[in-house]
Amino acid sequence: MISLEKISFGYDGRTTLKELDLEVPAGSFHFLTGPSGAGKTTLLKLLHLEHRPDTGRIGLFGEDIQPADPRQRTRLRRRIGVVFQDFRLIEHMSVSDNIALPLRLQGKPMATHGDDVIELVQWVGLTERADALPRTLSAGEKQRAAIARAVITSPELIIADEPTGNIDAEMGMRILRLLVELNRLGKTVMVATHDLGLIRAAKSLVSARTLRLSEGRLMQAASDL
Ligand SMILES: Nc1ncnc2c1ncn2[C@@H]1O[C@H](COP(=O)(O)OP(=O)(O)OP(=O)(O)O)[C@@H](O)[C@H]1O
Repeated sequence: MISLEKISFGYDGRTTLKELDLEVPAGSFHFLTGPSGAGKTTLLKLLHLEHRPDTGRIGLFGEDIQPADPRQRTRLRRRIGVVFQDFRLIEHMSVSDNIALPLRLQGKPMATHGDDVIELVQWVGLTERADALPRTLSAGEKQRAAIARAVITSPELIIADEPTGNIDAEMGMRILRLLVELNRLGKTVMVATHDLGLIRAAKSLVSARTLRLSEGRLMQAASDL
């Protein structure tokens, strides 16, 4: 599903990621941990094809990424559901329209007010806020809307950066169960988090691998996490 070979990347001449190698099989569940500033978000952005590596090779969905081909990038990104820390909700669209947007981009406008959207809005506890604009939402509500939007099309790969960072423990477990359920349906899931409680809770539900990013390098996290 994901294959990184000797990926290096840095901002402004500083090296953030150093010659990373990673194989993520289809249908797996991975957590990514590591100290603040270690490069977790940077790595997820590389996987979402938002950054080009300085050196190395990225394979995604069995395709070699061609940095010079924007059409390939757009096509492959449509197969990924992402939740980034800045949420990236469209400000002039309601919560439910934001959540339904990926369906529209897939050419399914009729589905945007269908049962799937209503059910997912309910699952993330936003039924009362379905018609609200993003700027009127709390950070946790924005995060839940972003999660719902990331999974509405049931994408093959789900990438989430601190998806439970702004929400309470009970809602965090709900989101975790949603990701586990999608993984059971065969989706590949990669979650960056500082929340060791979330990782421990996940391990009773799913066979997840935990990677730790530190000083630009990736390693397997201690098994007693
Ligand atoms: N756009 C940017 N321009 C310059 N430096 C950046 C940029 N984005 C991130 N960095 C730097 O790259 C390093 C890695 O940042 P990144 O956000 O990937 O870390 P992180 O592990 O996700 O951190 P956190 O856990 O705090 O979210 C940090 O030193 C950060 O300051």
